[in-house]
Amino acid sequence: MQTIEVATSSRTYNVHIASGLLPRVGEIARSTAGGSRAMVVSNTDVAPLYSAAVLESLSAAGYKTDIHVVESNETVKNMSELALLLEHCAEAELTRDDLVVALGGGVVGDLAGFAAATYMRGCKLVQVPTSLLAMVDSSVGGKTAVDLAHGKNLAGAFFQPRAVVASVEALDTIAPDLFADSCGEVIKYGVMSDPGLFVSLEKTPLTESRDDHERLEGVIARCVEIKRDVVSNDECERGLRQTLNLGHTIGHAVESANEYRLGHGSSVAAGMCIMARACAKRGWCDRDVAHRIEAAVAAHGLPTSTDFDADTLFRHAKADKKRHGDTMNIVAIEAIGSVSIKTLPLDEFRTLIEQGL
Ligand SMILES: NC(=O)c1ccc[n+]([C@@H]2O[C@H](COP(=O)([O-])OP(=O)(O)OC[C@H]3O[C@@H](n4cnc5c(N)ncnc54)[C@H](O)[C@@H]3O)[C@@H](O)[C@H]2O)c1
Ligand SMILES: O=C(O)C(=O)C[C@@H](O)[C@H](O)[C@H](O)COP(=O)(O)O
Ligand SMILES: [Zn+2]
Repeated sequence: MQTIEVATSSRTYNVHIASGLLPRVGEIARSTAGGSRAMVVSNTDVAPLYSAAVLESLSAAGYKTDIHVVESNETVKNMSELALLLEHCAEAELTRDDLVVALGGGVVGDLAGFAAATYMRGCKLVQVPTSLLAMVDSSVGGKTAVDLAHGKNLAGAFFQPRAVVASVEALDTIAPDLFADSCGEVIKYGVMSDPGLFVSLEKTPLTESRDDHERLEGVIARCVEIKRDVVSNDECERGLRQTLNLGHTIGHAVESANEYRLGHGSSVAAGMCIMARACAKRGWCDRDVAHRIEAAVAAHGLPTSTDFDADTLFRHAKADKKRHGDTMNIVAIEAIGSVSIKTLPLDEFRTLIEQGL
């Protein structure tokens, strides 16, 4: 088992990565979070597969358990679903000492995390990620959110979990297209800060070796280490943390323009390629860098662009949280493994999108 400590200004916790960890969720929750009641939040895909093992382990660790199951798509990340979940927590008589256990992909993690952040102004949260994206990214670092009609993740909180339990064998039941979608964020980590990781993905796409649990465990651990190094320096995204948003300003625009029918990882992959082409055109990185990113994205079966035009993407991207008044902070690509934050006036940001398409 790999255990990675994440020390942020608000909380320190461990991310456990190994196969066969689901029966240990109760014991890990008991030793890190305490409490007497646990609300497991899951979805209609994941609950039938894994909730029994998790509920059993929580009961064995002395918790009175309940489960809240949502539909399995991005549209449940909304205020009404949040309200239903909060009411269920109250109905189950959870107190501040008790815990919400997010069992699922990033959608469940973000929704359950925001519920834990707001229930009684904050109870306890344990993340049990079951998608690759959730293991490498969303379960770590404390961003929780729901979407608003105006855009992605527009209501949320920074709220760190007490523990993250990534049980790698759970990835075996993911459909091929959903596994590929998650790889968008893994490629992001390589482009952002790890040329070695990027080269390994170029050589053998993760989609071609998904049965290799040893490789998966190593890749998950490496991504978590990269995220740990960022969020331990900048928990609330004042500066450095913006780099984790590589590909996201345009990616979120692609995602919401598609009404969330295109997955988050695929949208981020397209956003990263658009940004890479724009950066190459402006001379901020070599053309070869953009070509390598496009090739790695395509090799994972992910889109390198979108059919939406610059005006449509710009309209959606204006809701980004890296906007400050009439400027937008963007994550520019300088080389494989190196990015920087640049501030652009909004009209120049629109031109940049056009250059990248
Ligand atoms: N908080 C953060 O830092 C952060 C980081 C990245 C992404 N996100 C958010 O995460 C979400 C995307 O997460 P995602 O890609 O995990 O999507 P998801 O949660 O929708 O999961 C993808 C699909 O896989 C299914 N699934 C998950 N685990 C499974 C398993 N083990 N077996 C079978 N099916 C399984 C789900 O039911 C779903 O249909 C987006 O809302 C994105 O905004 C948040
Ligand atoms: O943890 C972060 O910081 C990230 O930006 C990780 C992203 O992969 C993730 O999609 C995040 O939810 C995006 O955040 P947002 O602030 O752009 O909504
Ligand atoms: Zn993301």
